[in-house]
Amino acid sequence: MSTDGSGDRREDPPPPQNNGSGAIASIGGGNGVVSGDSSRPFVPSQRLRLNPNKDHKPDNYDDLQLDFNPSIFSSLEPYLPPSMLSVSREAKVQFMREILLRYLPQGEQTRAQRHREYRQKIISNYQVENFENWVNEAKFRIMRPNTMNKFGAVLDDFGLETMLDKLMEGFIRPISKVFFSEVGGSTLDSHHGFVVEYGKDRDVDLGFHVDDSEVTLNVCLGKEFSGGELFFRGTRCDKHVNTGSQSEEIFDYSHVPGKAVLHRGRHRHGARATTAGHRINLLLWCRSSVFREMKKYQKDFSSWCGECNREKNERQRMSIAATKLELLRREGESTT
Ligand SMILES: O=C(O)CCC(=O)C(=O)O
Ligand SMILES: [Fe+2]
Repeated sequence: MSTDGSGDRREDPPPPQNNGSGAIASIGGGNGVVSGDSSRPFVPSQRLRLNPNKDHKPDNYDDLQLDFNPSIFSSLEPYLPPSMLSVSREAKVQFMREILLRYLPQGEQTRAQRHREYRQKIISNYQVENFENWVNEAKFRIMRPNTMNKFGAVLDDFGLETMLDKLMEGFIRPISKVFFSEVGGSTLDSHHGFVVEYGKDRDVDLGFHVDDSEVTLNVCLGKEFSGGELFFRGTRCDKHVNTGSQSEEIFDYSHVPGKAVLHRGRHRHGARATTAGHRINLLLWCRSSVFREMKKYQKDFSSWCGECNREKNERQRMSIAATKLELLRREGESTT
């Protein structure tokens, strides 16, 4: 894992391995917490109450472009000192932000501050309809969605973060709870949303990789194109990311405009060349902090890693074979 100056967290590709399907890369994107002016000294009076005011009905902060999740502000509000409960929403936000910022490490505060200025610059400058033209004309250096795509844009940086968060909470999490609970599908709590573009003067294909997500939504927005098929080659944990694929893990999917695929982030995949036309896809990488934390203490991922599962079955097969052999040996002994 490495961090470049932009604060975009990426996983370095693992070393190449000849596994028939090519070495796998792992692509990551950043959607860290963005914060504001953290240089202001801490004022001791900026304290929250120990016990919340249970009768207080907090404001809703969903419509604001905030550097922390809006629900954090609603949850924190009943803990405000009594004099703060009746002030304007903006004043409450400012007060709570300053408290929240104290909990960010210094490096994160600087990174977050830069990211906030970056987003502000986009919001106040973006005028032309064609995104890539605008980037060229304005000579604006934008952060690309991940290390492998040279085109495309991070939607969270363009004011869509709250909307995409709602999409994840209201739509992707309920589905993932049913289909992907073993990889944290029911506890998805953050996302990285972006578009990717392929075709003439855009990216051509996308190499074999795993996403920096627990669950990925991939929606084909259009337009007309040939090629661009996704190829899937089995789900793997970190340790087994470069192992070969079993024949039953080989699965190809052709994008259809208006249709979407939902897959585990650790499901190894890539996109074939878009040979004609222009393809645009919307990606929402959904993450679960709970799943990531728990993963640190686990070694066996046989519930979702194809190779862990194969190894576990193999161990069971060997153990049954050894038991059978032992029983036969004992039977032989007792009859002689
Ligand atoms: O081009 C596609 O449809 C796949 C994109 C993808 O896998 C990714 O951005 O993680
Ligand atoms: Fe991907």
